[in-house]
Amino acid sequence: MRKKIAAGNWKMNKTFEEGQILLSEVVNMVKDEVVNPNVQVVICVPFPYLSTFGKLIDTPKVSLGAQNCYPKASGAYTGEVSVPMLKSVGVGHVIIGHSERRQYFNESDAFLAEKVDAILAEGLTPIFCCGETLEQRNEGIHFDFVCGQITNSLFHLSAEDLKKTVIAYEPIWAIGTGVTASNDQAQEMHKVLRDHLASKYGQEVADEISILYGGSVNGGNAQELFACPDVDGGLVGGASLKSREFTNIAKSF
Ligand SMILES: O=C(CO)COP(=O)(O)O
Repeated sequence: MRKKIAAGNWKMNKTFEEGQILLSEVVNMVKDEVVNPNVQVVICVPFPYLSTFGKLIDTPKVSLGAQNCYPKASGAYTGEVSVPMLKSVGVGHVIIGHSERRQYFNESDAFLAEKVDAILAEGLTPIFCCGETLEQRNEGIHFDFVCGQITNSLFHLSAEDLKKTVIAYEPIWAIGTGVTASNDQAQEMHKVLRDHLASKYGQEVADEISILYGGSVNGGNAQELFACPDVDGGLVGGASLKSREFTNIAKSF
């Protein structure tokens, strides 16, 4: 059975001290309260906090996540952070291809394919983000566009490696806007993506891939979204900055 995942993406928020408090609260709530045992909670914090914050996590229910990586293992790449570095401080999951990185840092599908390889080579789990703009949806090219992102960045993988990859569908128009995709819109896209994976890897492999939804997920809508058959959890931005709300989301399966 594929894993259910509640992942928080703090983005560029919280000071070190604020983050320590937030993470400790989430870890304690997840340990103390009833969270479905098939749910993996992932907290993706800013790079400078990873090393220290990893030590605050004392339960396998919570995994430490990074928000980006560079695909080379080491070398003269000033300002970048490699996957072996992330692994050495206890990171388990790495977000790549977030629309903010594609938009502000011009990250291409080909570059993201390199990042996926680098993450898998170290035995970490990539959370590969994809999603369309509102214009693309209005033009009716959203399915083709998002399937294309997956083809370009993931279809070089072996079935074994694909099974270790998590996909996060994040429609750009729903990120940080308060406008969530409807349950039907989320389910429809997730099914299209799973069918796309099945067309290359077969249904059995496609059925093992966790596909998360991201875009204005909150404590009020998570349960309905996660009840959709092809929605395996959420990648949560704003609501992951509040411990009570994020834990409630993790309990919405
Ligand atoms: O981009 C997101 C998570 O990666 C979603 O952000 P919001 O939950 O703030 O809409």
